[in-house]
Amino acid sequence: MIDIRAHGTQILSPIEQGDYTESKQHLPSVSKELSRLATARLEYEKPSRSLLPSAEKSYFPGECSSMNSQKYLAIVNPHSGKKRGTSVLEQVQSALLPRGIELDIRMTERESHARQIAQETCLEGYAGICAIGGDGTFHEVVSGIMERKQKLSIPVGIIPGGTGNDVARHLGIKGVEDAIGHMLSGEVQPFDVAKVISGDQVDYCTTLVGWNVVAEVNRVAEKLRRLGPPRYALAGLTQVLLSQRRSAKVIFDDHSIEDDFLLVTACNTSFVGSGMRFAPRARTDDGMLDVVVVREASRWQLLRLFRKIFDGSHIEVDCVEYFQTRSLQILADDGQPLDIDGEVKGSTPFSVEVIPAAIFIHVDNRRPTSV
Ligand SMILES: Nc1ncnc2c1ncn2[C@@H]1O[C@H](COP(=O)(O)OP(=O)(O)OP(=O)(O)O)[C@@H](O)[C@H]1O
Repeated sequence: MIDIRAHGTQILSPIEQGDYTESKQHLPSVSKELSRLATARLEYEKPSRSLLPSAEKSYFPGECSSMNSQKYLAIVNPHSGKKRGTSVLEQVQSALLPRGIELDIRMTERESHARQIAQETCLEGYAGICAIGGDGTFHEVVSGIMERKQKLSIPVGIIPGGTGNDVARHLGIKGVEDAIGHMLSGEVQPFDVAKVISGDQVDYCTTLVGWNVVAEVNRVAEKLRRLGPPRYALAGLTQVLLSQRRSAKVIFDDHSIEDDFLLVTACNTSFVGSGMRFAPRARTDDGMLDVVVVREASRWQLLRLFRKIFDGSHIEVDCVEYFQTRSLQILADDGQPLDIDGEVKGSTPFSVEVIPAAIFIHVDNRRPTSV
């Protein structure tokens, strides 16, 4: 566990000492080192780097690994992104078909259907899964994958067809065309998933698990759904002004804090809530969750924090603590709601733990990024 603020001396670079401005200058070398480590791990785990267009082998040993096919299972949410899922599918199909890549299309018909398809479909003969939709669709696809009996042996391509598309944004996937390019490269990268246990419920998280203010923001944002992505900003602003502290014991890998908190949010991706750079140092291939904690803050501090949330510089605000941990538990009064990947579900007390490299996704790190 790395407590970036409180134990800055453990770490050598200014990133871990909480100097965000200076950390930007050091970021390239740190991310270079991290990506070297990730690549080293990847090369150890996968025998082949290139799948498309000349797939011959499985990436990984495991279930359903006959991979001579150029067929992807496409799980498409026609409802996502103000119902643009179908037109995104057409764009993907017209780019892939001429390159000999066939899509076996499954349109989702209701909530949780993507999860069911990803969990139940036999993947024999598929070269990969292609998730077309927003973060909710990706959450469902990944949850279904995690519920399969055996570890997934094929990669997942992410086509951002939703409204917020925070996972794609985090990965530097700039749009549908760019996502197709990432898939066609055949390159894959590990992607961590977090397992959330609340009572007898098990769920999976790809972006964030939030408690207190963050769950309240989502609850209010859901009511404002027809406003599109600005609903999070609007809900965030109102909750900043109305928020209440709640007492809890927050347990990290190797220490705990018992106090009253405004928010505790564990992030897998750097972006959440339709473009808020809430956990600017988060990576999806480091086996860690980035936890943003606010115990106490004046309304003025909260407003300042809120203004800075979109570029990630809110972590400079005095009241913000930033930790990295593999696991997190929140022990609080029973029944306080959680936000898991943008949905209000689960409740306190709960625990969350990272499953490093739980899946592999199509991301080509050589493509230029613009986030
Ligand atoms: N056929 C369908 N009709 C109605 N809702 C559906 C259907 N298929 C899936 N859904 C639900 O649509 C919800 C929204 O999907 P998704 O999150 O992909 O799009 P979005 O909200 O536009 O994007 P983002 O989450 O990136 O902002 C999901 O929670 C999913 O359960």
